[in-house]
Amino acid sequence: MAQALVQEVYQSNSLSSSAHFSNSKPILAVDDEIPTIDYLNLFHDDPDQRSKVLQHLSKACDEYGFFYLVNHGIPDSVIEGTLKGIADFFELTKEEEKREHQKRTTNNKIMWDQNSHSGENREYLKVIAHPELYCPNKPLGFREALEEYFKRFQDVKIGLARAISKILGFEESYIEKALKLESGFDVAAMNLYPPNFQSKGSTGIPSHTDPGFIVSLIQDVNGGLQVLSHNGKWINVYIPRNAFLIQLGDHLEILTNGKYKSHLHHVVVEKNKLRRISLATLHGPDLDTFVAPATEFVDGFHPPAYRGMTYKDSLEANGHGVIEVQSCLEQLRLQNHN
Ligand SMILES: O=C(O)CCC(=O)C(=O)O
Ligand SMILES: [Fe+2]
Repeated sequence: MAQALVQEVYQSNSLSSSAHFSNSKPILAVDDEIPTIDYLNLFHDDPDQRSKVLQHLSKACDEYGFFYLVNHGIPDSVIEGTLKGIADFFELTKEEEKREHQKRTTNNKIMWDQNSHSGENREYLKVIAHPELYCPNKPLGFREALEEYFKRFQDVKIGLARAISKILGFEESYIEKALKLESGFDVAAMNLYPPNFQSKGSTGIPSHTDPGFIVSLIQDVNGGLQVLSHNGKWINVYIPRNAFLIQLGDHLEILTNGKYKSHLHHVVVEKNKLRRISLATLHGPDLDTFVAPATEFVDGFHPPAYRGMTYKDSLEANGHGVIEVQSCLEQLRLQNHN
């Protein structure tokens, strides 16, 4: 019901159960429900209310690894202003100015590209968002919009780290300290997907997981993002208006020794009637922090399932610069683990 309403609100890209091709295999995606977490209620004064929402969060993290976050306190105007700033960047920036950010160097702070993997249909701008924001100077107002958005989201990031620490049974600063989130390395990926009549295939972005603690995602219209759930089904994502999709990242999976999982997701564009813009921010540990399965998650029955590495080394493990925030979870997984 809620999903039907959301679809109506967006009046846009049709996404009901659909077969499509990814990695040349047909995949059926379904409209199963995704848990919704009320952020402010995670900190409710009434302990009963609080514990109800914390339990809900616990189930969402244990089973799904992703959830919608509503009532997060970031005004609609900030989210809408950010998406407008991103749309303006893609529309107003001259091709040659974009291309200045296309060159790969070892320490890019800003990167722009188009269809950089085979079969991909997207234009993107990636910027380092934290501890310091890097951003193209134009168009007017773009930097200010991003600055406001990332400043506001820092509180939500820390709030989620505290709530997740609690549901894991630790003191609330546990994750903040383990991943040194105050100086965490966050990269914002701004994506523009063409409508189907302009795309050269069905895939917007191929299946992948993302490094880091969590990923926060906003979008202008629904269309094409699908996540692989714990029960093996691809689920169509319909984010309620001005809410976030939160996905658990690879480094939370590593820290919890696989208790929490980073889930595969991809974007299909074949049915999109409209172009779509998304902003996926990968909130990572401090670059120099060594992340390995924490001792609390390791015992005789649960041997370490991943090799430890600093966040920086893990981002560079595929031979790319840190700004590309590529997952290397499969390289870190210990083969003898069952
Ligand atoms: O655009 C989307 O919905 C997903 C983007 C994404 O997964 C990414 O940038 O890592
Ligand atoms: Fe992603």
